[in-house]
Amino acid sequence: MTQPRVEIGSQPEVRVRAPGKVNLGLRVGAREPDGYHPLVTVFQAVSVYEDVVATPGDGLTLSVSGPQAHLVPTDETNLALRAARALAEFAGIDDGVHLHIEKSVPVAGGMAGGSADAAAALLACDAFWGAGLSRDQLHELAAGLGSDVPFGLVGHTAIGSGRGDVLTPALSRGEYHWVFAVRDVGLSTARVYAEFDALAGAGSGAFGPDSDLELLQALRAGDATALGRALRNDLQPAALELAPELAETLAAADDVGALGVLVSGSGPTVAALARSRAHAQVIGAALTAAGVADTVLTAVGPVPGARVIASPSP
Ligand SMILES: C[C@](O)(CO)[C@H](O)COP(=O)(O)OP(=O)(O)OC[C@H]1O[C@@H](n2ccc(N)nc2=O)[C@H](O)[C@@H]1O
Ligand SMILES: Nc1ncnc2c1ncn2[C@@H]1O[C@H](COP(=O)(O)OP(=O)(O)OP(=O)(O)O)[C@@H](O)[C@H]1O
Repeated sequence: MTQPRVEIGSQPEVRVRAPGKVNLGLRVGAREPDGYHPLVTVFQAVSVYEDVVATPGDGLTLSVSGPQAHLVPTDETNLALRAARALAEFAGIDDGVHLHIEKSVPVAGGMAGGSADAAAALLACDAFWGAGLSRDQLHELAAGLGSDVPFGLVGHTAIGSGRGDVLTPALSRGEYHWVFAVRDVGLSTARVYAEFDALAGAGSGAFGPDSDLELLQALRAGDATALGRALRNDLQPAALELAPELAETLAAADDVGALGVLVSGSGPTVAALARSRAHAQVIGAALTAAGVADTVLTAVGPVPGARVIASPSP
């Protein structure tokens, strides 16, 4: 588990890359007394990445770059710093580290960017400090930081249950091409779940371990058309209630022949499944032209979870 530090000049640096995600299926049960909702979800990790770079520092410090860096808190509420602190406490380490986040995943977009940062920070600090935590120990720390963080470690395709943090790998064949229509204004995850509660009965009514059989079958067969038909997100009505303009984005992607289209996680990012890389470009151009997104990203999935990158970028 312990990874060597890469020496750049005299500076040791550990760079970890972690993916964003899309929930291909997201079935939400009724709110429980602890305030959380039981889920059955199928996660796919996609090629929109966060890089977290650990370098020597006094105490635990953080910087962020990327087009939406100004939206990210750099105080102790930042999930990457919370991850570093949790690992240091767990492993009894009192060394410092500076973490730099190179952000590409939309902030508060429903693609788990903050969770990817936390997963990447856990792995980066583990390698940087030579802590040597096991996968299980990292997973336990990850689950304590947020429901989506364990999937950031694992990546690929996985079924999430519990709060979304209990993961089972799922078989998936082939590569899927995505277009993500990003809005500048984020949606708070807690607010979307609260709206889900307010719209009581908005769930699929099919909550349970067998809810996504068609979806899992499509993934096993590598059948993008069947996958497009099986995409499902119980949080979508709540996200649409809070951000009605998303209906236009969904319709625009549908109009240009997306195989399937849905709100990603808690939104407001809209994910459209394309037939091919070229088709993804066509859908992206159409969404931009229709003015129904502030930024359009294209990506493929599934991709691996957080991993140390051998050669640091220049
Ligand atoms: C919408 C998803 O992205 C789908 O994967 C996740 O469920 C959200 O995961 P996350 O952002 O890591 O969420 P957390 O940081 O654990 O929780 C944020 C808030 O979302 C709500 N929450 C989250 C997960 C869950 N299973 N039920 C919930 O009700 C709770 O109000 C919680 O206070
Ligand atoms: N490292 C971080 N990156 C981004 N946001 C962070 C980070 N740490 C804390 N936050 C806070 O968390 C909020 C949600 O961030 P994030 O980008 O993870 O949302 P999300 O992608 O919608 O999450 P999810 O899909 O897991 O619900 C942000 O608005 C911000 O205030």
